[in-house]
Amino acid sequence: MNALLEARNVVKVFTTTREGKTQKIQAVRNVSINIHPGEIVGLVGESGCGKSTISRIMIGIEPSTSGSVIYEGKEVRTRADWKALRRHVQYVFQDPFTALCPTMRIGDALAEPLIIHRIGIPRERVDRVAHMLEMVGLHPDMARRMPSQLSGGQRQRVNLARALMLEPKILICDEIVSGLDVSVQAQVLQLLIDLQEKLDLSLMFISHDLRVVHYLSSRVLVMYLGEIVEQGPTKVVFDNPEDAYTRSLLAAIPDHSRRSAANT
Ligand SMILES: Nc1ncnc2c1ncn2[C@@H]1O[C@H](COP(=O)(O)OP(=O)(O)OP(=O)(O)O)[C@@H](O)[C@H]1O
Repeated sequence: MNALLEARNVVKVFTTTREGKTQKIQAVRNVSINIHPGEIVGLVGESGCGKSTISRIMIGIEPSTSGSVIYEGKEVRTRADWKALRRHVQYVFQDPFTALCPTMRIGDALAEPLIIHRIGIPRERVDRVAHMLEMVGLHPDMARRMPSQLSGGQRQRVNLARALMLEPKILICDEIVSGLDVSVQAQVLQLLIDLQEKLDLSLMFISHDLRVVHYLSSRVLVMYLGEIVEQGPTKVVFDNPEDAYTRSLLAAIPDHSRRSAANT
């Protein structure tokens, strides 16, 4: 099956200057990632390994140093290409508390992508906002509230609804449950699974938490120091990790190491 979205041989070097000294940081080293229609891909690795950078490059928020991004078989190059891609590939940010504008009502925040892309008339936008709120398990009256009146879980549901307003084909979810309580995390993950099935979405789910990735993803990519060190079907990678770094990540999960020890 052809990939819907692909990063091919992507390299990213950040150049920083501190106290007059220039430093180069190799954040992403020759990374290739494919996302196929309707699949959930998990991208795992410790903080600072380059997960956010590669995903930001894949939607054009961050330029790459070299390499390419391919959407539906065509290399994304021009400004118009990136604009078209951003309609179909949406990014859900890590922090539900800062992702929403604090002075904007929820309904206006949800309608904003439709206004930017000149979709629908005001009445239709109001209806679509109500529909999307229901889709993510919130009451349509929520549209009148301000972000400060919502819990973390409700805000993350609103962020998901906002990302879905333009009917994207792919959602890139960057650590979207890490700031939430464990019970709320489970609800948001279940919502994500329901939405993925209902809307036939492809998901790239980025997390440092292997348990979450195991629960959600059919395929997993393990990233370490800017490189993909292992990838494969989630069950295969979890049951039989080949890379030493993957093994050390898995050993850090208490239940997993007990299970592995019992199997040996
Ligand atoms: N704008 C930037 N300027 C300089 N260095 C950066 C910049 N953004 C990221 N980096 C560096 O690039 C490396 C990869 O960062 P990145 O945020 O992609 O990692 P991550 O795996 O997503 O981590 P986290 O889970 O903490 O967000 C890190 O060393 C980081 O400090």
